[in-house]
Amino acid sequence: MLGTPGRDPVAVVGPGAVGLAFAARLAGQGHPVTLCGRSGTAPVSTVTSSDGHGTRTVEVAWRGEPARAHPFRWVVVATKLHQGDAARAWLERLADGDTLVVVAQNGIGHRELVAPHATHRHVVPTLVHFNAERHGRDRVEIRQDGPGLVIGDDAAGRRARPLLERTGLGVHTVADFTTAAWRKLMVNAVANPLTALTCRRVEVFGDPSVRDLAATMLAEVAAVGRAEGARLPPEAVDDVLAWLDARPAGAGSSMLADRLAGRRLEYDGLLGAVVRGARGHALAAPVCTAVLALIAALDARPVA
Ligand SMILES: NC(=O)C1=CN([C@@H]2O[C@H](COP(=O)(O)OP(=O)(O)OC[C@H]3O[C@@H](n4cnc5c(N)ncnc54)[C@H](OP(=O)(O)O)[C@@H]3O)[C@@H](O)[C@H]2O)C=CC1
Ligand SMILES: CC(C)(CO)C(=O)C(=O)O
Repeated sequence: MLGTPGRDPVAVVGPGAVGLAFAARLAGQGHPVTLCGRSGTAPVSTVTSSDGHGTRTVEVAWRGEPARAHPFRWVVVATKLHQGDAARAWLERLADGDTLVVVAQNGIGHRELVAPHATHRHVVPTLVHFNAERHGRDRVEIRQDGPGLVIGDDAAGRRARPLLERTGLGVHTVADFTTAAWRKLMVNAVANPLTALTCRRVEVFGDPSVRDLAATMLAEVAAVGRAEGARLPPEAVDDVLAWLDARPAGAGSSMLADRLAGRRLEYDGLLGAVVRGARGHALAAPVCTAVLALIAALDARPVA
């Protein structure tokens, strides 16, 4: 049986921007946190986080090899979607029948990612609405301008809520997680590739032609979302554009950050999922399909 989180140890798989934010906040509340990182990389023993309230450094433990890991009651998975094999290799060792797995990722396939290592009852799909930017390997800057963490109103979500509240990031429970996930996917399937392709921050959506392109893509994404059961009214397109307009100056996207850092791009689980969904429902999504081809080509190998 899962109890209340107390000061239970927590394993964080994927010590990137989001993983470090969880680690910093939970270790700051007295939870022993173990970062589970890529093998062969230097261990991280402290995490320094800054936000609107100041800067704080906490101690964490490090594991670089799944083979040496043991089960934890709480696991937070914060790898990128294309790093699913890595997450599963860790879960094979970190998860047992009692483990609750918080999957803090963009996209819509949170449960599929962790199957078969955690059953439906033990998975908490979590939408991340704060912005985290990693500086070096052990520093993270947290910008909060949204609802924080969004989870579903189910048994696993209710069990995880006390732990997630300890992060101080804000936890919102929604009855209709499918719609919440597709609303977030509308942003990520459009804003992430268009900022990465243009190498411009969200101010790019002020250009009339880019705005038209974004609006067309958003309408295509919304149509697929509706076919998948999300309740997305026609105004959802304008809502997303208005949300982008309201981003603070200089806001970018995780995909733009990855392009600038020369890392792989997280496109397959975002725009790729939309295009696959469109095909599955026999819906036309020509503009999303074209942008997907460009972003996939960009990811394949940039000119040296
Ligand atoms: N950053 C943000 O503000 C937001 C991010 N998200 C979503 O959250 C998720 C995480 O994003 P983000 O934190 O930005 O991504 P990052 O790329 O910063 O972090 C991913 C982490 O996973 C690690 N990793 C890769 N392979 C392995 C492995 N084999 N074992 C263990 N760790 C591994 C990476 O290691 P290494 O450091 O060695 O590369 C990296 O630390 C994504 O789905 C993203 O879309 C959602 C909203 C906002
Ligand atoms: C919402 C947005 C675009 C900003 O953090 C995001 O989720 C990302 O960068 O991936």
